[in-house]
Amino acid sequence: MTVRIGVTGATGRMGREVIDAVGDREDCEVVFAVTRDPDGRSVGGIEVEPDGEFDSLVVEREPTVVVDFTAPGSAVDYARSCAGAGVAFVTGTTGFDDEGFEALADAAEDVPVLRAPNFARGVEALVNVVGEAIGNLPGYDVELVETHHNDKVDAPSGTAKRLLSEIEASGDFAGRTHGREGDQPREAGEIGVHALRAGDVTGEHEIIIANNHEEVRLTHRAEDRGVFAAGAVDAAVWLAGRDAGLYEFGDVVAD
Ligand SMILES: NC(=O)C1=CN([C@@H]2O[C@H](COP(=O)(O)OP(=O)(O)OC[C@H]3O[C@@H](n4cnc5c(N)ncnc54)[C@H](OP(=O)(O)O)[C@@H]3O)[C@@H](O)[C@H]2O)C=CC1
Ligand SMILES: O=C(O)C1=N[C@H](C(=O)O)C[C@H](O)C1
Repeated sequence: MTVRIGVTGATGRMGREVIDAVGDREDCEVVFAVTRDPDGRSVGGIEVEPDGEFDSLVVEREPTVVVDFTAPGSAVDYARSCAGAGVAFVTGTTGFDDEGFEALADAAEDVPVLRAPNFARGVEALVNVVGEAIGNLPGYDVELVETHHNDKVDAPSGTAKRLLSEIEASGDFAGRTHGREGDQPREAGEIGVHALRAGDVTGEHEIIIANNHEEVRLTHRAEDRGVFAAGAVDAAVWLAGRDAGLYEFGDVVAD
């Protein structure tokens, strides 16, 4: 059965990639595309409609899944609407606060919701190996550096936060230090976190684990945004027809 996909943030960097990625597949189709201010634009031959029409489009076009890459506030609004309409929801949006995460969990009581800060399969692999590396190197200094394009709103990235949780769960650390300035020598057990913003960098994450004699660097570099879109569409197709609940991209990759 063809999975019917509604796309939010359709004119954004990721929304456009998602529409392209769906167009390359036979098992799904875009049934509507919305954004905050469409201004008569179309993407991949699909007319983009104002997101004020979201609720009525969900009723009229009967999507199986909505795929969202927008902003935390709008993502929560779309998730609530999907929960009310019985439509599955995939979001790659980052920058949620605790309230936002709770709202997604609430929606997941009624419909399947899949949230992932990064839909690249390589990042999923990195998340799986970083804990093991940290566990094998107790007492080593750990620094995380992420680099993104100059329009990125949130810092550190959602992926960086996911990696930091994994690192913290795998070793004994004193806390995170976000950047350094002035007289600020490294404290024992701190994790340095550095968010770089420059040009149109798609997304790079590097974990440096070092002592005075050796250094390990674990790096993921996304070459283009198509890799995120492909993962998000895989997730949407995988989520269609599942039970209500909160899912992760790792569930898709492991299946
Ligand atoms: N999970 C993953 O793999 C990835 C996640 N991301 C995340 O996805 C999100 C979007 O990134 P990106 O596509 O680069 O961003 P863009 O700024 O390029 O696009 C955002 C889109 O969302 C819309 N939008 C923004 N704010 C609102 C709002 N308040 N209400 C309704 N629509 C809104 C914009 O509409 P308009 O232009 O009409 O205002 C635009 O269409 C970010 O949180 C980013 O971190 C990004 C890449 C990969
Ligand atoms: O905003 C982006 O571009 C990206 N955001 C995600 C994040 O915050 O981790 C994923 C990816 O690195 C690109």
